[in-house]
Amino acid sequence: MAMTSFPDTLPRNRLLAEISLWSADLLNLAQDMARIAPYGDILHIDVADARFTPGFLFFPDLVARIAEAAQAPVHVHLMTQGDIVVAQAQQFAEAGADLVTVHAETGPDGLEALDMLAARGIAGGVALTLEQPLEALEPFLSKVAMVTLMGTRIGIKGAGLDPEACARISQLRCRLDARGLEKVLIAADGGIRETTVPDLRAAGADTVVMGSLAFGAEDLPARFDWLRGLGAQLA
Ligand SMILES: O=C(CO)[C@H](O)[C@H](O)COP(=O)(O)O
Repeated sequence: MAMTSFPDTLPRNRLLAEISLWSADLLNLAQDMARIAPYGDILHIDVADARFTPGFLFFPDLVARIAEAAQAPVHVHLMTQGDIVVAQAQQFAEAGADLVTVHAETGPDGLEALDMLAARGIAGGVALTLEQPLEALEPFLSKVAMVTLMGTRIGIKGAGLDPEACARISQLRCRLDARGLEKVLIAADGGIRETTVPDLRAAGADTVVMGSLAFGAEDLPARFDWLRGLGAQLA
C-alpha cells in the first residue's frame, strides 16, 4: 500500500539515497531489497515500454509485490509517452506506488495524469530528458513533489554524467525557489558515481538515483556512511 504521507516523512537535512531496482540482481530481487533496506530512503522503479526508451522495464504486478515488501517509499518513474500515460499512472498507483513520475515530454497527458494522482492522494512527480529545455517543466512544477532530471540519455545504465547536468540542477533550484516551491525535491538520475555525487549535491540535488553505486558496493555500510556524511557536510 502507498505510504500517503510521502514526501513528508523523508529527512530534509541530508542527501537522500534513492535506490534503483533496475540495477539489483533481478533473479534475487527480494534478497537485494533486504540488503539495501537499512540504507535506502526511496526505492526507484524505472518503467519503460520500448518506445520512449530503448527497452522494456518493470510492470504493475511486479511493482505491487515490491510495494508489499518495501520498507521505503516506492517511486515509479514512468519513462513513457502518449495518452496511455494516464492509464499507466493509475495502474502503478493501484499497485502501491507512493510517488508516480511522468515525463514533461507527455505534455497535457502528463498533466492529466498528475491531476488523477492528486485526486487519489498519491504524490506526483515530473521528469525531463537531457535534451529538453527546463522551460518544458513549467506547467508541471506546481503539481509535483519531486522533479527528476536525467543526467544521461534516458533508458540506459552504466553511462557517464553529462557535463550540463549540474548546471541544470542549479538552474532548476533557482526556478523552484523563485516560485516559492522550495519543498519540491530534485532528483538526479543517471551517471551517479562517487566522483559525481559531491557536485550534484552542491548543485542542489536532494536525492540521487543510485544503481551500481549501491548494488555494486563491496562495503555497503561504508558506501552509505560516505553518502550520508557528504550530504550533511553540504546541506
Ligand atoms: O535509469 C537509470 C539511469 O538512467 C537507472 O536508475 C539505473 O539503475 C542507473 O544505473 P547506473 O547508476 O549503474 O548507471
